[in-house]
Parts: sequence; C-alpha cells; structure tokens
Amino acid sequence: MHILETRNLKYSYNNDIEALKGINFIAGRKQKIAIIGANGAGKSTLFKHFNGILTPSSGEVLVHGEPISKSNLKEIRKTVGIVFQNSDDQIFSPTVEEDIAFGPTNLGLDEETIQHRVNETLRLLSIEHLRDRVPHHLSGGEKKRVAIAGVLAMEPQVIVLDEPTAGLDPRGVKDLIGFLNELPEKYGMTIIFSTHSVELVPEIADYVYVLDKGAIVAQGGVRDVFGNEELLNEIGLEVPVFPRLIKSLNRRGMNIDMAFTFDETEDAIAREFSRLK
Ligand SMILES: Nc1ncnc2c1ncn2[C@@H]1O[C@H](COP(=O)(O)OP(=O)(O)OP(=O)(O)O)[C@@H](O)[C@H]1O
Repeated sequence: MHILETRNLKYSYNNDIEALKGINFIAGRKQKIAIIGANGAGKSTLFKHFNGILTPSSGEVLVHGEPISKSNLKEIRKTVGIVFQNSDDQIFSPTVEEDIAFGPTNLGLDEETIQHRVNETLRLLSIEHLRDRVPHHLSGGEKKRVAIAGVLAMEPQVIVLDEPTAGLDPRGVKDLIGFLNELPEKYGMTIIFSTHSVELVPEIADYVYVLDKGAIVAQGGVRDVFGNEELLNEIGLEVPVFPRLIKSLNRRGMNIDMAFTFDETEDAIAREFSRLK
C-alpha cells in the first residue's frame, strides 16, 4: 500500500478554472519526490489536496489506502504535514518557541514531549538563537525555517514543502538540502517538494513528476525526466546546468559521463581528465 496516492484527481476553482485535470500520483515510504512545473501548473493546488485542505471535484486522495474524509481528517493531518509557500500563512504565535509548540500541543502530547520536540527541531533547523523572537519580525529565510520546524515538530510521516528554498540564502539552501536528505533515513519520512529551481531537484529527489496546465506530462527518475530536454523547454522548464554543460562539452569532443549533482559532475569531469592525461 502506498503512503499517499491520488487517483484521477480533478479540481476546478469556482467550478470554472480547471486547475487539476486527472492526476495519478503515488508516494512510497522514504521517497523523495520533486514536483516541477511552470507558474500556474497546479503544484500548490495538488499539495492542498494531500491533507484535505481542498476536496477533489472528482477522483480520490488516499492516505495509507484510506480516502480522506471528514472523519479521518485529524489523523490525516498528523500523517501529512505541509509547509506552505508563504510562511506568513503558517506562523502566528507570539514567539518562535510557542509557534513550533503549537502543532504538538494540538496533538495532545504531554509537556515533556512537546519541549523535547521543540528543542530537537530548533536544533535541526539551526534556529536555537531565534527561540524567543517574534516570528513576524523575522527575515523571510528565518520565517521559512520556523515554518518547517513547526511542521516537523508534529513528526509527520510525509512532509510536503511548497517551494522550500524560496527566500533562502545560498547557505540556507545548502543546509536545507543536507537536512531534507537526512529525513527519510533518520526518521523514515517521505518528502514531497515543489521547486522552480531545477538545480535543486537532483540534489534531493529520487523521483520527479512534471506538471503542465494541471496534468502530469512526464515522470520518472532524475535521469529520465531531465533526459527529455525538448519537452521541458516546451513547457517553460530547463535542464539543470551540469547535464547541459556536460552535453555541450561532449559535443566538442570530450567524453564525460552524464551527471546531475555537483558531486557526480565533479567526479565525471575528473575521470575524463585523468583519461586524457
Ligand atoms: N484561489 C484560487 N482561485 C481561483 N483560481 C486559482 C486559485 N488558486 C490557484 N488558481 C489557479 O489554478 C491554477 C493552478 O495554480 P497553482 O497555484 O496550483 O499553480 P502552481 O503550479 O503552484 O504555480 P506557482 O509555481 O506559480 O506557485 C492557476 O491557473 C491559478 O491561477
């Protein structure tokens, strides 16, 4: 059984704008899934179905094989946590500490467990120094970390992040990549994220869905999806810079193995140079 699945999911806003046109999406345990697509492709709308914020116009959303309904909504929201694109939608308590404690408190956990989770997530996100600050006075990147901490403190099995790197500085992006990559192994979590940064995708994802005008137009591993440059360009997306560079160098007579992440690319180029020596 899949941890999260949608079957022929359709959704129209105000019975008018068809935002999702029959999405079949599957997420397994400990998977790291990227959803990419141009502005307005339907990524956020899809995410809002994952824990019942939106109800499908038709089709189904299943969590652990169970369709989301009013009676299991509370349970579903324990299982699937969403970090929204705009942190201000998520942060509302007087202090960062209280904000992060809000979710675990709502779950009815005891004081000691709540405190433990708050401390743990503050540490994981490297925001211990923000503990007593007023969330609304934080910078965009700081708010983003607090929002992620708040969801993480509920220890969901699936964490969904809409544009998690938006507003983060380069160090923040690097930290986030390292941190997200640890969640499946350390805590058994499944990660689903959307991004406009195609460079981010190979650094985290093991599976990619490509959305265009409310429909899935491609899916597969990083290599498969980014192998189809024509399709990506057609829908306003690009292939990440490393595979593009390798392709271009190979056209000039080099023989570098295809690679997608920084580390893979460094190794592939070093291998070709040692062959040439
Ligand atoms: N509240 C709303 N009311 C009416 N239409 C909406 C609403 N929210 C989104 N839409 C429309 O639904 C479609 C999908 O929007 P959505 O926000 O899901 O796309 P997205 O892929 O997340 O875009 P972006 O990359 O810009 O965040 C768009 O045509 C958008 O205009």
